[in-house]
Formats: sequence, structure tokens, C-alpha cells
Amino acid sequence: MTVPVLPRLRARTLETPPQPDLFDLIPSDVDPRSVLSWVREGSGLVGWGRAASSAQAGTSTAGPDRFALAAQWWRDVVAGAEIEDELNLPGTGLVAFGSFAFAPESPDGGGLVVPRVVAGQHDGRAWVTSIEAIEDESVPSAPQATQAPEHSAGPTPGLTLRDGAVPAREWPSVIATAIERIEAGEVDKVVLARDVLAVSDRPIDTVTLLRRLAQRYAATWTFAVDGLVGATPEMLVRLQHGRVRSRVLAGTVRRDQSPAPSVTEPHPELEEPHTSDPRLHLVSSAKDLEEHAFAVRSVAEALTPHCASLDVPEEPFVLELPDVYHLATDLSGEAGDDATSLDLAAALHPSAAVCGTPSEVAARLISELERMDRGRYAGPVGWMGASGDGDWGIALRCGQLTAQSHAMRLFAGGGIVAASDPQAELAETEVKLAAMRHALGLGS
Ligand SMILES: C=C(O[C@H]1C=CC=C(C(=O)O)[C@@H]1O)C(=O)O
Repeated sequence: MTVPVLPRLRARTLETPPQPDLFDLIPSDVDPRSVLSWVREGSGLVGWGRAASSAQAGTSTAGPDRFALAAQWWRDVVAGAEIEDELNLPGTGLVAFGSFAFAPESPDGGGLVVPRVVAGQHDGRAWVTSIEAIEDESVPSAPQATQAPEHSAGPTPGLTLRDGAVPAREWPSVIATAIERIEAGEVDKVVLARDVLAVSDRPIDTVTLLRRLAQRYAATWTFAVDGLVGATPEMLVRLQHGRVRSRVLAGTVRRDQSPAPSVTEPHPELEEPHTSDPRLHLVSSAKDLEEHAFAVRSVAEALTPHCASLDVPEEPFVLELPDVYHLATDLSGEAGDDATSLDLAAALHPSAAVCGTPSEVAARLISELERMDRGRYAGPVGWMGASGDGDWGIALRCGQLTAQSHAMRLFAGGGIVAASDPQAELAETEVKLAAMRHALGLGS
């Protein structure tokens, strides 16, 4: 293994006036793959450029140690850094964004990226952080509020969609095989995903994708790291000032135009499944509740050793997104050790929301049946600060830009249990692909 050269970094954070739109600050001439984002409802962080990266040339980031190597690299970088931070808020000072491959054997191991410039805002405060190597005399200029970069609007020109590893028409038979394997007792639950290729005759603009995602999917975390761009509704773990939070999703139904019921919380008293409203169908669907319970259990079991206390609600609630409803459970607790947010994400990955139960058998079935490398889809994506606090979501509803940014692999999957229906699972992947289709200007 090549030992990466450790950069010595200087980070300087200054308060700025709040921005109507953080994406307005990203210069139009930056490489689309270097754009970084973690934004929800107008708050969060964007970044661009590279001050340092844990995945330096010649260093393999793949393997089961990919999280531990990145975590150690970050501890060393922080120990050698000079940080000037007058705000001392989550997301100020030295910050790294990161994303990690779903599978240890993926050559796309992932890692941490420290941008040259980070702009953030939260609770009415806004800031810009400039980060440079200490040997480097050039100081990156702070972005101006009046900057108006020209990121193209409208559909991505000349865009066509092509089959991925498994064409849509073959997906139901893949699901049928998974159901047979579940019925044979091999696994209880497995999450299977497929990919679709979007090919363009011009580079795909990351900022345009982010704007569209943030506008339509405001309640999700709109992310970009190393060309992985998406809008995830699932928070794997947030660590902030000793508080640990996780939002677990599993169990999905397509949204329709029915009038809203007066109550969307679970109805234990319901005796018959309600078909008139998808939300009521979801909270009374034994199949979805089982799928959800596996996911909650896997997260609770992984967090428990790191928490002094952990609250696990007994019933899920319904999370409403523009295209789908999900069963959701928010866990919260007090940190019980000195694990960083990245250490917690590593302990939680892969949860049964993206892998299955039992995890190792499900992971083997995934690589056998999907016939593709997931890359960083379904892996942890997010950011962390110098203290180790940060946010890590699960990279869902996303696409991966190829090296020249002329194509993007889009991904969508779903949890399979014994009661799953192959055609319904195909429909579920189609509706989950709607977010990235919308981002690419293809309608949803
Ligand atoms: C695997 C995906 O979704 C997961 C998260 C929420 C709901 C899921 C489900 O209902 O199957 C999946 O577990 C995906 O969006 O690609």
C-alpha cells in the first residue's frame, strides 16, 4: 500500500450575509465532478475545488478498511491543520465531504475530499471557509454574493436513456429468483437495485441537477461528491454535540392524487387494509412493516454499542416525498463513546435498508443477482468537521457522472421479502428513478 502524503492545511472561516441560494455561489467554470453539496431546505454546505483528498493517486481506497483509513487520515489532517473559525458552528472551520462504495470489493472505494472553498448557512447565519495547503501561497478568493454563474437550464441536451446491467423487462424475473431464495430460507430480506444509463452529447451540469433536486425534493438532502449527485431522504447518522440521530426508511408506496386523510400516523386499530389512500395502505401493509422492521433493527443494533441511551420508536411514521411515501423511523440517542460521525456511519453500513438480513448472505445475493458494481450508490455520503461531528446519509435517488461527465449511471432499488411482488418491485424502481429523471430534465 502507498502511504498518502499528509497535507498541512489552513482553514479560515468568515461570516457573510445570508444567501438566497447557496448554489448561486458555485462558479460556473468548476469541473462538474468537483462540485460538493449537502443542502436541505436552503441550509447546509456547498464546496468546490480540492485542497486535499484521502484517495490520493496511487492509494487504493477499496476494501473493508476504506472507512477506517479515511477516518485515520482525517484525524491526522485535523491534528496538523491551522483553523481560524470565528463562528464555531456545525459546518464551519475545516470540513471534509465524503462518499464510500457500498461494497468492500468495489474498485470505487471512495473517501474524503477537502474543498478549496466551502460556503454554508444555517439558522440565519452564513459563512465562507477558504482552505489551502500551508505551503501554497495563493489564497482562494471568497465568493461574492452578486456572482451569477451561468449553469444551463432546461433539459440536458441530446439525452438518451439506455439499459443498465439488467434491462427493466428482466427485473421481475430477478426479483422472482430473490423471492425463491427467501422462501428457501437463505435470507429474510434482500435489497436489490438496478441501474439505467443516461447518455448526453454534452457534459452534464452538476449544479443544474442540484438546483432541480433541491427545488422539487426540498425535504431530502441534496448531495454531490466526486460526481455522485442525488437527493436522499435517508439520514444514516447525524452526530452533533453528543446527540446521535438516524432516520431509517424502508417500505414504499407510490404517491397518487387521492385526497389526504386526516391522520397519517400508524393506525393500530385498523382491521382491514385501506386501499383508498396509499398512506393508509402503507401503514397497514404487513409486507412493508416487516421490511421496515428489519431496517430499524439493524440500525438500532449497530448504534447501541456506541450510545449511552437510544430511543427507538415502536411505530413508524409516513414520510411524504413528491413521488412516494415511505415508512420512516427516527432514532435518537446520546453518544456513549468518542466515535466520530464517520466511525458511526461505518458501524451502521450496510443497514438492512440497502442490504438485507442477515447482512453477509444478503450482500452475496446482491452481487450474484444484480450483475453490477453499485459503486458508491447505497453507500454513506455526507460531510464531517474537525471535531468529528457531521451528517452521513445513504446515497439513494442518485446518479454517478462518468469521468468526462457525458453520461450518468442512475440507480434505484427496493427491499424484497417473501411477500414481495415482482411487477410491483419493477414499478417501485421506476418511481424511485423519477427524482434523477426530473433532475436531468426528462420529466418525472
Ligand atoms: C434502495 C432504495 O431505497 C431504500 C430506502 C427507502 C425505501 C426502500 C424500500 O422501500 O425498499 C429501500 O429500502 C433506493 O431508493 O434505491
